[in-house]
Amino acid sequence: MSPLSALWAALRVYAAGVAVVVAQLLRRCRGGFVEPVFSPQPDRVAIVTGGTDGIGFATAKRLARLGMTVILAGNNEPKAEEAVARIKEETLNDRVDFLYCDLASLRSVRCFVDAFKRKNLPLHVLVNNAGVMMVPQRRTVDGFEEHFGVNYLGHFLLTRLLLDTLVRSGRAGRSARVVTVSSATHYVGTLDLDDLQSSARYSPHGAYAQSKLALVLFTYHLQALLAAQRQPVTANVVDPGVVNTELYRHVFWGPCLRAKMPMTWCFFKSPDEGAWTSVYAAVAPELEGVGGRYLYNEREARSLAATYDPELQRRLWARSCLMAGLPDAAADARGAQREDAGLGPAPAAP
Ligand SMILES: NC(=O)c1ccc[n+]([C@@H]2O[C@H](COP(=O)([O-])OP(=O)(O)OC[C@H]3O[C@@H](n4cnc5c(N)ncnc54)[C@H](O)[C@@H]3O)[C@@H](O)[C@H]2O)c1
Repeated sequence: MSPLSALWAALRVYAAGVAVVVAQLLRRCRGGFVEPVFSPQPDRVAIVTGGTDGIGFATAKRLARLGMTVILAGNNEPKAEEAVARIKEETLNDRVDFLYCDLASLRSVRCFVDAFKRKNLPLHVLVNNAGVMMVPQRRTVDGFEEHFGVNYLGHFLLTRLLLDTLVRSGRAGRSARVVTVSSATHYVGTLDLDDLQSSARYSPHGAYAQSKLALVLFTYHLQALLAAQRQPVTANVVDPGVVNTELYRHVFWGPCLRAKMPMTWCFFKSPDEGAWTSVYAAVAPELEGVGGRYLYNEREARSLAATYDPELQRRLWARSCLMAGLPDAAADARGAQREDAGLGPAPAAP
């Protein structure tokens, strides 16, 4: 990518970030963010990817506080022990565990799903939260550009492999939920289906924004498939805002955040505040049976216009199946949709 294009991609991402930061500052001036309150959900089981740090940790802790059984999925084993211990201590909930899952390796994702399924637990909430941002140009174990591979494709495979368990665990009136964490940067992302790995033109900002855009498209298509089959599972996508976490470690001004500059709290959400929309999507009673929504500050918002294009969603889904080594039957559109969703043959007509 030419330096000029890279600069343009960076400016667009920063513009999106600044718009959110200004909105957050104004909100603070008007009284701040109000913590949502939910009733206990002790019979539910959740997986939170990237649950050892930042927004994921805060999400896992909040779900554990509601009494859920929570599995932290992540690639940071040294931190995991500490994270699990902290959540247990702070929530007095002993049903919190860690399972290794490196989203940069499709094999690791498969191993994680096998290990989870060996536990014979139901699954009511899957929070696709883990992510990397603005890392230098690198490849995953399987050769995918890192933002695309970790943020998007790893979660695509994870969700697909867990769908059968989610379907079995949900029921009418009490759906299982897939919650996927995107970002306001998706508004400035572009999806190049012919170069999803950003091989021809790489910019860390552009690659991050593309991965977050892909997650929105994926959620909407997944929801359409689930709704068409009347499955008791919903899929929504959330935007946490701009949150003070280690995600910014690769950004040039990241060290300022780490130095805990005074006034940071005015501009950034705390990890707890950043987790509220994910928790809302995971448990809010008013979202029962509701899917295909872009949620921001515990409300529905519009995502980028292009994300509502079913053809773009379908094409990305088909490419993703190929890349993740999953079936994508093209012969019959309806049959293909069922197989894409990993939901097996169509049920007999009532
Ligand atoms: N912090 C923000 O301002 C912000 C804004 C918008 C969206 N988000 C999104 O929120 C999510 C959480 O980010 P955060 O701010 O808490 O960042 P963070 O860096 O604190 O946490 C990211 C988590 O992802 C995990 N992770 C990274 N690579 C992984 C891999 N290969 N396999 C498994 N896990 C991996 C990390 O171990 C960590 O637990 C991300 O998807 C991010 O894109 C964050």
